[in-house]
Amino acid sequence: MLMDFFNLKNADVLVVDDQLSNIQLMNLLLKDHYNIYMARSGEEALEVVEKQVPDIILLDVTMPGMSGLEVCRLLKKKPLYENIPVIFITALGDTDDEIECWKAGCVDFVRKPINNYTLINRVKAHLTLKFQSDALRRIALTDGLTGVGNRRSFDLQSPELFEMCLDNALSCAVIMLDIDFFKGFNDCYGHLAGDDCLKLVAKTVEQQIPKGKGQLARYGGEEFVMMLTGLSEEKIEDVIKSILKSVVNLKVPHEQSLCSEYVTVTAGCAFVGRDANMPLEDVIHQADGLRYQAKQAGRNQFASVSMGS
Ligand SMILES: Nc1nc2c(ncn2[C@@H]2O[C@H](COP(=O)(O)OP(=O)(O)OP(=O)(O)O)[C@@H](O)[C@H]2O)c(=O)[nH]1
Repeated sequence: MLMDFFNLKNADVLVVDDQLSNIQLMNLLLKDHYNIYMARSGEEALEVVEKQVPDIILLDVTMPGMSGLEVCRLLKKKPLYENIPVIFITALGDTDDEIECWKAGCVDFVRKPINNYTLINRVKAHLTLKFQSDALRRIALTDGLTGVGNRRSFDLQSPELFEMCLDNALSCAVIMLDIDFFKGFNDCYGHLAGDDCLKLVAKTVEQQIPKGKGQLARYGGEEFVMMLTGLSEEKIEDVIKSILKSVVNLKVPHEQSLCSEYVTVTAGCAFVGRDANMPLEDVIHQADGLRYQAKQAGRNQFASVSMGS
């Protein structure tokens, strides 16, 4: 039942072992159920993971060069990979070896020589758990109405992203925006039409964000926020201009608006240069204040400031 619900057939399983015969056996047992990727060393395993993040890794402990324990420890340190379950496939059996495996961050073991039935069922059980926790994480971080990130996702991810920018001398910007005269829109067209408008605006704004440079989140009500990273101040202004333009171009009628016949948005942007050093709260506060300035200046526009070099 759960197998069908989560469609485990699409799961990507990485099998890592220096012995070809072990890889062949695991491939034979699992290939009809999942997509199998293979690696013959720890180094090769890391290369495969970088190209195609697997849903689970079956990892030999003892290999020449980088051991399975080292591979597992490295993966668990990286946010992108820390949630990949690792099952050690091992002939080692004493208590200290087992403790080292748990400490490295594995979720389970399968002993060599491999019991076929145990391998198949352990993989199925851990894939099901992985898919369930992925689904829960997605739900917990997604805004139910618009499908973009929710406030929790921004609050959780932005400090990490901001720190990464400061550490790597990358520029970033926080942009706050909201829909103009949205109370009037609801009053005029009804709450359900308001919901549709929020969905449409969120989708349109999201489409203007350059790929891999940031994510949109609903900050609350009709307010949205995004943190864009690694873009010049000029490029960020281009993105904001295209957001304003694309929303107007939706041509959603808004009789109650005092600034346009259509739905519009207003934005505030705080740009943080590569050598800047200030708390994220200050940056968010600046972006929010600038949004109010842009509102005062007539709406359907943005105001921005540069907070560092
Ligand atoms: N339809 C709908 N309306 C919402 C939702 N969340 C918040 N709102 C409405 O958004 C409106 C926000 O109103 P205000 O904060 O006064 O802002 P505004 O009317 O856009 O005024 P300005 O921001 O000054 O242009 C309120 O009427 C809320 O009820 C939602 O999920 N769906």
